[in-house]
Amino acid sequence: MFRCSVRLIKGLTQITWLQEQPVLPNLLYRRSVPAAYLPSRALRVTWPCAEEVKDFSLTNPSWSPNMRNLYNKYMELSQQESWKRLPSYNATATHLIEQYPDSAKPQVTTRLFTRNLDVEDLGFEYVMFYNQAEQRTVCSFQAGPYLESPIGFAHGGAIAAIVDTTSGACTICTVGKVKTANLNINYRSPITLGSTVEVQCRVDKIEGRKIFLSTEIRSVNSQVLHAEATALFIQMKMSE
Ligand SMILES: CCCCCCCCCCCC(=O)SCCNC(=O)CCNC(=O)[C@H](O)C(C)(C)COP(=O)(O)OP(=O)(O)OC[C@H]1O[C@@H](n2cnc3c(N)ncnc32)[C@H](O)[C@@H]1OP(=O)(O)O
Repeated sequence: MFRCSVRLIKGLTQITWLQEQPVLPNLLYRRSVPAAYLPSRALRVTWPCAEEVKDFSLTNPSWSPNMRNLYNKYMELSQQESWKRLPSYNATATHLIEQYPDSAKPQVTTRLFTRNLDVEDLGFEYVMFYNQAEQRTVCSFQAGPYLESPIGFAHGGAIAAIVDTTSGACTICTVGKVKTANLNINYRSPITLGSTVEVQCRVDKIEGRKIFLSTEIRSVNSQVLHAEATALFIQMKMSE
């Protein structure tokens, strides 16, 4: 009961931070919910209780020392600079939970692709931090063994997913709701399964509803460039 209360309070604190961000109201305060966000009737219906609303971007025992070091580094920067850790839930709807009155809460059965495993360590382990002043996001990413493609190395699609997620989060924090229109990736050096890499993403320019970003994935000592990418996101119209 005590643990449940602590988690709930932590979760609410983080949601409160999200609500304070001037760029997020478009995402968080929508009154009507697009049908695409709601689960199919055919799916099993559950609503997470406080115990189940887990923030996946907090440290867990599967994190490598490099993963922890990056986490600690940006948590420290969060004390002094404009970096903020982004809470991460396993469903998009859970990120939007606060906007609903209790009676209208959607029943969440869908899963965010990069958070679709319940077991720690096997898939995507990551934590993202956003710097509002610089419009950039950094993601510490540990590629688990279920992301394999070449033996011992991460799948290119998994790498694309983490680029999309990091640049998507950066764009959402900057302008609100968006969709990916274009993603270009050059894979420069394979990512060993189990290793931790740093994904650095920044907004390059904004032209109307078009947001252009660039991303680099590097080893934690910055010496190895694993991938570089550019992305175009389109801001959703107010009616969407
Ligand atoms: C804290 C959070 C944690 C949670 C963090 C989690 C973050 C995850 C983020 C993941 C996001 C996704 O994966 S989204 C899923 C993958 N993406 C999709 O499924 C999108 C599918 N495509 C679409 O729905 C649509 O094509 C849109 C929305 C992209 C654009 O449609 P639209 O809104 O009608 O806009 P449209 O008029 O066509 O285009 C607007 C302008 O953009 C240009 N434009 C449009 N598409 C392109 C394109 N591919 N390449 C170049 N330019 C383009 C047009 O020429 C136009 O320029 P001009 O004439 O104005 O100059």
